[in-house]
Amino acid sequence: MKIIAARVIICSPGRNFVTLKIETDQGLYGIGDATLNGRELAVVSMLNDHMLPCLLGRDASQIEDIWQYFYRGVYWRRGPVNMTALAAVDMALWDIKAKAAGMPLYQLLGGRSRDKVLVYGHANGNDIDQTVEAVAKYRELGYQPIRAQSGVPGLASTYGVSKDTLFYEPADADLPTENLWSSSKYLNHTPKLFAELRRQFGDELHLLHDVHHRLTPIEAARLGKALEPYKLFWLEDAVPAELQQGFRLIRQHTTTPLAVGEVFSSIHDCQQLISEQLIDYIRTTLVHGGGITHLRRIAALAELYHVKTGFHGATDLSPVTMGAALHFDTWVPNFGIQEYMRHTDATDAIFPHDYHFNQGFLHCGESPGHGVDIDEKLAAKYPYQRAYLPVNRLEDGTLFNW
Ligand SMILES: O=C(O)[C@@H](O)[C@@H](O)[C@H](O)[C@H](O)CO
Ligand SMILES: [Mg+2]
Repeated sequence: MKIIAARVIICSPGRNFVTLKIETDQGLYGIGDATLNGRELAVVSMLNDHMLPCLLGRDASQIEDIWQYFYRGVYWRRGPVNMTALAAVDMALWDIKAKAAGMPLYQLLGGRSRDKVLVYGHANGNDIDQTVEAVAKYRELGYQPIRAQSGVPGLASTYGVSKDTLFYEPADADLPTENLWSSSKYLNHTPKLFAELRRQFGDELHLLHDVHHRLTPIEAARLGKALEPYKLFWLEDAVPAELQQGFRLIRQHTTTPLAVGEVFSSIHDCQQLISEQLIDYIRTTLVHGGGITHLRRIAALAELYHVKTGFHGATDLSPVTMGAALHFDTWVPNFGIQEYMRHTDATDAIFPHDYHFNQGFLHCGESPGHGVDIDEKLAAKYPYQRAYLPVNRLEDGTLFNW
């Protein structure tokens, strides 16, 4: 089955998405997500200028060989731009293979391991009371585990607090917005938020929290310890994770479960975190981690060390990633949880899909492939719009982690 065409489709129904469509001489086509938030056009160029010319004419069924061709063959291995472009090719090829087999993708991966995929939603507010209200609202919507973020007194804006309660979109401006940060204010405030959430909602509700890479290891250890009475499902991205052994220090001090990995692009970014059992959940998802072919390896390594998956699922992961990830989640033996932030109606219309949400769970569909398509005519009505993620400064002006 020969690849006869491959093209990149860029659209912006409120936020940018980059999508790859690969066509074969058998009339089958596959769709892959290539969205890298705030750096979209770098991936477009990687695909158009460098990868697609080498893809045309290849046998679409040789997924592994094509993956190796672009991983080893490029010489410059890894990195988010490279691995996102490779992920798009990989996802589209798995879509084609599953369509050719007449099977939903999870069947091709090894079949169903579970009936439905547990997801968590995002509740956020400017202060503790608003976050409590938002958690109550998410419970009404049927979510079971809920991530809770709140504004920090004395800081005008911070990560995870949006204007809209259903659709959180951090890439909010034509040039990066600037936020302010104080670790000491945050560290004093956050345990109060979770104390109040437990007081209001009791012990059964699963609560998650994202630190967004803002602490040092010893500060993360302090936070993990302070949050132990509130029994979090996980504490996410407590520190920037380039220094994998830095997690030893956090781990040594706290039993709060740790999740990390949404910015990782390969197994080498998490090899030590996993094999030393320094984390509990690995968050790298298909689009930024080289696709299904590579995520299978990460998940298999993680399984050996009791680490579960907890795929990233913010709005910048397009419905294509969400659809493919749900097939992966339905199969993968060491599944933990899936993040789920709703896409807007405009996005859902451009990407028709057969997955659906029901009472706290997502269900992948049964149609052949990963079940997500793109309406190219509709996509063309929403041209690319430059948008950046924010940057973050300390109160004295020092540039910090966003
Ligand atoms: O856990 C998450 O969902 C976040 O950390 C994301 O919102 C992240 O900030 C964006 O995906 C960045 O593109
Ligand atoms: Mg996160």
